[in-house]
Amino acid sequence: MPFSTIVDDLAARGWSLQSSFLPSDVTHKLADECRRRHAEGTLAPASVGRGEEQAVREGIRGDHIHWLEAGQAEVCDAYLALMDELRRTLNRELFLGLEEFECHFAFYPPGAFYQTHLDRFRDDDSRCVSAVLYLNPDWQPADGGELRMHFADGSNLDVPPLSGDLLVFLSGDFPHEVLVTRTERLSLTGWFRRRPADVLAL
Ligand SMILES: O=C(O)CCC(=O)C(=O)O
Ligand SMILES: [Fe+2]
Repeated sequence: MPFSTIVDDLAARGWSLQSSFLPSDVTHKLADECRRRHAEGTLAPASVGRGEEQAVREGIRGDHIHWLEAGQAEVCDAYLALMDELRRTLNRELFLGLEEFECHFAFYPPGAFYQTHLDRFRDDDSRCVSAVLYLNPDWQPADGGELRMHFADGSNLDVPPLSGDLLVFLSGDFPHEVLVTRTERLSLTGWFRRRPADVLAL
């Protein structure tokens, strides 16, 4: 596993893109699981904000999501175990004090997008590192749906949502957006948190 490149990139510039982080048999199984949940009607429109301000706003984001929990599917459990290994590596090498990883499948139907945002809520800085795994084996440039990262110097980077690629970045440092997708766009989006969610709910 190329964890050492992720560690080095995060330390040097705050983000890392790993192409072919996972082999295609694994990403196919994850994509199948996402499509299965979509077909079952398990995916729900994603909301923005948290607590009383939480609301579904299709003008801001148009994806449908479903959270991963242990025991739902073998391939999901394997991904959660891998991300836990990454969490422990980041703590050991960069002293980040990450306590948990949460992630959800995201399904963007054609026409969907997610406007520029930071992965940190105004009143909650527990999300520390974002990790997005893409699940689109046949993606073509005409399909759109790239993730656009905005850097402090005004430059941008467009990341294609190509199957098996993993993008990791410091959640509070990079405004980013999902450009309009013209085909179905699947991903697995997650966050390493400093404090567990249930502590915040108290
Ligand atoms: O799917 C992506 O490329 C990023 C999604 C995202 O920014 C989010 O869910 O917060
Ligand atoms: Fe985001």
